[in-house]
Amino acid sequence: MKINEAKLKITELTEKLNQWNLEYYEDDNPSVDDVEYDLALKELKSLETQFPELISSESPTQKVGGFIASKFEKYEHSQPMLSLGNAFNKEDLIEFDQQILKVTNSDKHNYFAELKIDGLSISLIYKNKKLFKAVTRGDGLVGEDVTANVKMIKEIPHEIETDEEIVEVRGEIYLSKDEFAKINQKRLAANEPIFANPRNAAAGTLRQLDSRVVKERNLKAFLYFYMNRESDSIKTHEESLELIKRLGLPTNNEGKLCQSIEEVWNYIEKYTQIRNDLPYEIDGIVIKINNFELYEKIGYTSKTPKWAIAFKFPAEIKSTKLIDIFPTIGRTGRVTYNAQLEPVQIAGTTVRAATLHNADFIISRDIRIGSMVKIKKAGDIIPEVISSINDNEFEKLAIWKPATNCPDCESFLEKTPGEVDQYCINNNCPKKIIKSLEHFVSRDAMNIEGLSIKILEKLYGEKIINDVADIFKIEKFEKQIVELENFGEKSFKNLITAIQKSKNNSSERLLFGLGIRHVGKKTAKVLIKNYKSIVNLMKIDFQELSQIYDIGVVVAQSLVDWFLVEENKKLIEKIKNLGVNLDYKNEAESVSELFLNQIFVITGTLSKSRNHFRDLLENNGAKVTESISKNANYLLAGEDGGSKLAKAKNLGVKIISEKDLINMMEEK
Ligand SMILES: NC(=O)c1ccc[n+]([C@@H]2O[C@H](COP(=O)([O-])OP(=O)(O)OC[C@H]3O[C@@H](n4cnc5c(N)ncnc54)[C@H](O)[C@@H]3O)[C@@H](O)[C@H]2O)c1
Ligand SMILES: [Zn+2]
Repeated sequence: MKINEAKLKITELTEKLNQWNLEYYEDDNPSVDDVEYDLALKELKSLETQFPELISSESPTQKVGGFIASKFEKYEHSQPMLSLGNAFNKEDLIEFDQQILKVTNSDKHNYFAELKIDGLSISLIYKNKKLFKAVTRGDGLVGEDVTANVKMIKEIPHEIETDEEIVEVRGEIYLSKDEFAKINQKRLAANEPIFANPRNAAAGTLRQLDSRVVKERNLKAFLYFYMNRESDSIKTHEESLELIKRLGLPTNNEGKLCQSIEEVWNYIEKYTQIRNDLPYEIDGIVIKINNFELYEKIGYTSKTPKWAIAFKFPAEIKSTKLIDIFPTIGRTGRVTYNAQLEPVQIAGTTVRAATLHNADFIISRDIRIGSMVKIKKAGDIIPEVISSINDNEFEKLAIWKPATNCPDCESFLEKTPGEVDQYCINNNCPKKIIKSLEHFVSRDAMNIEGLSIKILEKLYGEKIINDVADIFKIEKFEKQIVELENFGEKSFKNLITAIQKSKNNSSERLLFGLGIRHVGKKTAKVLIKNYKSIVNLMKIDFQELSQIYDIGVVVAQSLVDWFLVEENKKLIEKIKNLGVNLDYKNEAESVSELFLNQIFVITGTLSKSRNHFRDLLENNGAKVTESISKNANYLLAGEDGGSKLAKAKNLGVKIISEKDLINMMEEK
């Protein structure tokens, strides 16, 4: 691979991983499973090994991937809370062992193998015997102070018996499988999104402000890291676990001292077999050097200790019978096919349904109703059918055919040549409308609490809400709604307050909420940051738009098309007249208009990542485009500017260095 190609790939992977980190750590709501995440991270790592000059200190390979929510007080860790390196097979473990051997020059090291609990890490600090602080990992250096919530966890003592003034112990907060299933059942019944795995559920529980909910949900804890090892003259991990136990803190009893990597492997094999019988979820095995003396000698990276590694279990695959295939319609009208399955146990949960994605997926794998199929489930994300099993019965079964009509409104389903998905293109399809309304009020869009899909269905049925704009008019229907839903005046008032508040959102939320094809949360933000208002976006030119970083022709075309439709223009007008903000506001970032309407292009290697400069420019009003044209005002050029540099010279575009940029900003 050439360096330019690698650069592109690295940018692409970095952005993908950053987005997934955000969903996982900030929202406790991942959109991909861990296997997919781990693969992307592995690919990035291997590219960075080939091209070390491309490693940025901001890379997801170099940083602990957490966030600090502003609703909590920040707390700086006494020592960083790190992540763990990963091993996916025996070879990885042997390599880990070899590395350690190289550094220690002695094969007298032994390992402590223990379960990798699928929870979130916590640091407990006791001061004068009393629980003083409980802090999440956050970004590794600074965490969130969740003391009030942790005090609700029965298993964690508020006081310990010790002579030390300060004792810090770290470990994992988790939910039992039973408790996890209960929470998700409740959420399903209340039409709330379910948690993807116990870790996200535990994190979602602990990282919220209402301590009563924490109490209700029965969180538990295992502590495994004692920070005062020197003062207590503890020499090994094994001894430290004993001590933690003596302090009255919960520890896990399944750990084992292993004399060699071979023995570690046996331990892994054993727990691969019996993990489903454990009352809590584990996602791997953690292997640690037992002797503390070796810790400093072996050392750390910025992200992980080198004296420990996490073995990750592969995704689980099981077979079962495919009872039926049925299509469902999403808000864009896209058809997703789902499998109804004979119930099967995978990774400790009962699976009855799985996704089959689209018709092409089913046809290309020749998956047939009534056949035995293989199901994959990873990280407790929606299970997926991977193939049919070609047994004796298989040939007798009918070849599957895709649906021709929408299961809800019965209109003919369409497919664009070259695309895999089928769509219901009826704009009045009730399912599409209700799903669009649900999307419009969702957390990442307008964030209006109190309008569940059930309520939306009713209000749509009663013709109170016919399109997203009508949401801003429901105040008029108070009497009808309060009766309809047994809403109670108070909930109605709360709902109206939430709706009023949403009118002041920065408009990327509205843009995302409109559900325009290919305009996701991030794209909406980029667009609004660049164009400052939905009104400006309506007037844009395809050429210019497609040049904006991260936008590209597909998004640009989709937007231009959307705004060409008379009905959509009217909808925006209607929303605007109801007092909804259409402009960009972001108080969190310092925004200036220094470069308003100036077009920048970035090339070459700069002192920080391109994203950094892009944000900087965009926050100062500039537009940043991917390739150079005569419309560009500036080319910000780092080292190795390449072809863009030559082109800029040709077109007479002003070329500036990083230093020039800083000067321009300071002169202001
Ligand atoms: N699906 C997604 O979108 C997504 C996004 C981000 C991260 N992830 C997943 O999270 C992983 C990265 O998360 P991470 O940085 O927290 O690393 P990690 O979960 O792989 O390992 C580190 C963590 O393991 C925990 N742990 C559990 N038992 C332990 C024990 N006995 N000893 C020591 N630590 C123990 C600790 O909390 C520690 O912080 C990725 O590998 C990926 O699988 C997934
Ligand atoms: Zn339809």
